[in-house]
Amino acid sequence: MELFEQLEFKEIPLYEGVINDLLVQKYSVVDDFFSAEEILTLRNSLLFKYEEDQFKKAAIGSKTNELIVRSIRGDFILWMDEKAQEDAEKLFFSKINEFANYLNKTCFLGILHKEFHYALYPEGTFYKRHLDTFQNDDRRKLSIALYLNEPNWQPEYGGELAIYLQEDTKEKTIEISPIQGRMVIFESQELEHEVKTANQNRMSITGWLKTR
Ligand SMILES: O=C(O)CCC(=O)C(=O)O
Ligand SMILES: [Fe+2]
Repeated sequence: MELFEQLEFKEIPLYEGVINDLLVQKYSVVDDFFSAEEILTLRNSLLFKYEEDQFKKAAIGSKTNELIVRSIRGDFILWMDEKAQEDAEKLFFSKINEFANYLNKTCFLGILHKEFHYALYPEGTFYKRHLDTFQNDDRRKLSIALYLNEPNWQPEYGGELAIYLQEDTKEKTIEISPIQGRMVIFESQELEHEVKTANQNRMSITGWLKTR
């Protein structure tokens, strides 16, 4: 059985590229993880659910008051349901599961769980510098953000994802523009990051691949 699986293993260059990036720099940026058509399906699903008022103000901890939350993060979120028999959820999770299985097979990452939500940052909002494990969830292994913004996202719209890298004793910041279809994957326990103020509604799917 195991031997069979090994023989049938097929290398996928896209995933190999991500793995290599993660090993070398702890983050990876890919613009073709999902096809243009799939991105449209996901974006339409987000827009539909947002217009139907299904999103809630994101929290940072159960007892934190609203004003403090708003000074840290301004996005609205809706958790995705893998079991929902909707096209968007089906296509999203089938690809993510394939990717997670590949990581488990090739890197022994031990991904057992996942959680993803749609997110919308209204104009003028941001998410201050943080580590994704701050909610005492050390099971978060990889963070993933997939951008579902309008086509032709302009530099003046802001909303960059800033990632802070430790280089020897110095800190280096890289800024990633949230252009439509782009996906960023990074090590949840390692990299502090921040969402810069968006000057236009900023839309995404964000989530985590988790261990145990
Ligand atoms: O949308 C992004 O670029 C990152 C979002 C984020 O850091 C988070 O939800 O924890
Ligand atoms: Fe984050």
